[in-house]
Amino acid sequence: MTQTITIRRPDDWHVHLRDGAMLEGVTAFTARQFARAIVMPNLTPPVTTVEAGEAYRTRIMAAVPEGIRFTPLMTCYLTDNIDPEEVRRGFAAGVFTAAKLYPAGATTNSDSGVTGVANIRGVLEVMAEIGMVLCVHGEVTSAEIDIFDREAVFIEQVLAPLLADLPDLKVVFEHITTEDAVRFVEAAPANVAATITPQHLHINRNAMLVGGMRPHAYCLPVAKREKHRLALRRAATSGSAKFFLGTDSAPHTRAAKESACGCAGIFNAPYALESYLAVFEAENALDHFEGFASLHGPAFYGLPVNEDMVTLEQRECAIPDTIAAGGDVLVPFHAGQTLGWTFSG
Ligand SMILES: NC(=O)N[C@@H](CC(=O)O)C(=O)O
Ligand SMILES: [Zn+2]
Ligand SMILES: [Zn+2]
Repeated sequence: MTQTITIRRPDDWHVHLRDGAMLEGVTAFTARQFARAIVMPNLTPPVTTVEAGEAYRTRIMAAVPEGIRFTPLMTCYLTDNIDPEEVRRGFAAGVFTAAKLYPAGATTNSDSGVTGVANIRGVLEVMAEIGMVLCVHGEVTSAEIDIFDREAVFIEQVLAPLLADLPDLKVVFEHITTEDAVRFVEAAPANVAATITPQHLHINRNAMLVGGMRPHAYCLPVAKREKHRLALRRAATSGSAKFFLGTDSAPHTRAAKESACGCAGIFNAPYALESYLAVFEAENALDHFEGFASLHGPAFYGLPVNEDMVTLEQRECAIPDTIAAGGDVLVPFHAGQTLGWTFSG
């Protein structure tokens, strides 16, 4: 008998679906495994108005294959001069589920991001008042800070002071990559949580740099030392409701990745659950998989859990070298490898 695991259908609390042909090419992968997803607003131009959020949601829905139920949860990209009332209106109208803080220059399409949190104090105050979640790309951007230290320094210089100033603000510290972030979130009150990607559970920085430069292991925040990966694995599989699934699937074409200045982002949507489950199995924590994948996220966001179930079978899953999407070629996470579980729907 094949071993199976059945859990409530998961949600992805951080994903990049892009736009245009890429959106049409990648949305089905996320919609196949997840009921809902927090969709990142870092398009060009970014999603900064209720109207743009609604229009983007419509384009996403048009890219969902017939017969599949999928709900995109939209986010508003915060800029230095965002109007707090626009964010309030978008939340009240059910268009925006969360707002996103990109420190200017921190990552892909973050040029219009925030240059100092003091500039968005007004909107953050409104968000704390209405109970709207702030999603945070937690890295400082100053040239003098080493890229491997940027998350830890962000905690000290930005996140801790922000939460001291607005203790009721609901914050998701996204795609955490360090033991420092794990500790910070564990010690924080219940209004602070974190998402963890599959790649940061599987790889450390060696994967990027040993035996050649491997652009498909490059994403932001960059993978750190092994001790950080181990801390992330402990956090994700601990059963703590403060940690939940957010793939940060971030497709860039193979050409854009394999370049003299390669883009940051790992495309992990097609086998996301298989990838996470490998970690829970290796950590002997299969009983905590459903919490991480399907329960903790809705609880934090104050949303109902999904009613339907999904099953994964303990059967080899061969990950292809490439995946065609939007008229382009993408290299998925785990390309060419075999995982031990297969999503069967
Ligand atoms: N994670 C990444 O490496 N890239 C993301 C941006 C982000 O989430 O920081 C992207 O949009 O490509
Ligand atoms: Zn990010
Ligand atoms: Zn992201």
